[in-house]
Amino acid sequence: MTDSSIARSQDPPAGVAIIVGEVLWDCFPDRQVLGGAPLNVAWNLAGFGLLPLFVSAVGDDDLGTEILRRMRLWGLSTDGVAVLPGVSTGTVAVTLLNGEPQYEIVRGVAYDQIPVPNESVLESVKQRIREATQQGLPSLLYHGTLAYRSPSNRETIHRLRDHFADDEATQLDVFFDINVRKPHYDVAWLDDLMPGAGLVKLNEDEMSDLAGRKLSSSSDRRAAARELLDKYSNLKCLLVTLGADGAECHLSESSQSSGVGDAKPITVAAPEPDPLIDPVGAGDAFASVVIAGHLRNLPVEPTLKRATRFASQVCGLPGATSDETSFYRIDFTEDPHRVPDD
Ligand SMILES: OC[C@H]1O[C@](O)(CO)[C@@H](O)[C@@H]1O
Repeated sequence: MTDSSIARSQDPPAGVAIIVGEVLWDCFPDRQVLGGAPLNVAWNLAGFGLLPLFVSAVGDDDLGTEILRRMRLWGLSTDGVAVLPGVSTGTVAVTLLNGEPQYEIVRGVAYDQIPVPNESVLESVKQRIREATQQGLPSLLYHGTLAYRSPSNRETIHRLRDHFADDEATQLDVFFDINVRKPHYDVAWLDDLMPGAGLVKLNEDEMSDLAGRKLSSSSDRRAAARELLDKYSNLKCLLVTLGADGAECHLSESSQSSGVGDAKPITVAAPEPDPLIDPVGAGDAFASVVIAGHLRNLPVEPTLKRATRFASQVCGLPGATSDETSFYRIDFTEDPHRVPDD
């Protein structure tokens, strides 16, 4: 890292992100890279000049110590990361099969026992959220499904959701990144986690799981999106990633500027990655830019274009993260009404 990742003064003000879940080492045949979707998102947000609270756990081993060291160097707070004695830090063996990552995810590791951070950490982030709310800036709590595999994390995630999302005095949405990593997933968890979620990111297979039927065309997806938006009263936005075909965003009636319930989804293309090293972390990259735009109240379409563009750039990294600050220089200050070119 070559310079500070603390918020740059020209950046528009932003709400607060609380990111909960796994931190681990992605072990490729030739190198180890920091990973875990929530860590990747928190890392990217810090790179964009935001100050997320990352809630996770590492072991008191060399791998855990190195994670904490790297987070501090990057300007990412470790206040929400527990160090658990006698437990191993998370690791994943990553291989590429026809260019697609295959993950062998070790079970029973430190991030399977994430405690709720202590009162003073929770109170100080709540204070920041209140201040953001007073300025009209939304905040957000992000989680996925991998960390949800352990019963104790289920409790932590629900406690954090209740603690932050049920506070009437603050504007905070839950961002649920379904991000299935089979076999560490149970479709029944969707029934636990969809109610209360405001923004949901999912791919086409995950959307079929959620809809309870195979969705094979864009009109199928559109019909399913309307059903889901009707079914879940908190749901404002379904973000569907379509791989090389880009992404689409279905908004609830109240979130659409037109206010017309049956509006078409906003669709954006994905620039072809150049170079293409591996797609590990591309979905996390997309989520990160969407979150940064949301926390800054930026309009949806240009944010989505920035998001697919950044996801393509991450495909040019080995693994999901970089420690070069220049990699994270996205101009969120460019005229928000000007849609960036594809
Ligand atoms: O979180 C599970 C896995 O998914 C990734 O985040 C990529 O999206 C990897 O870094 C990690 O091994």
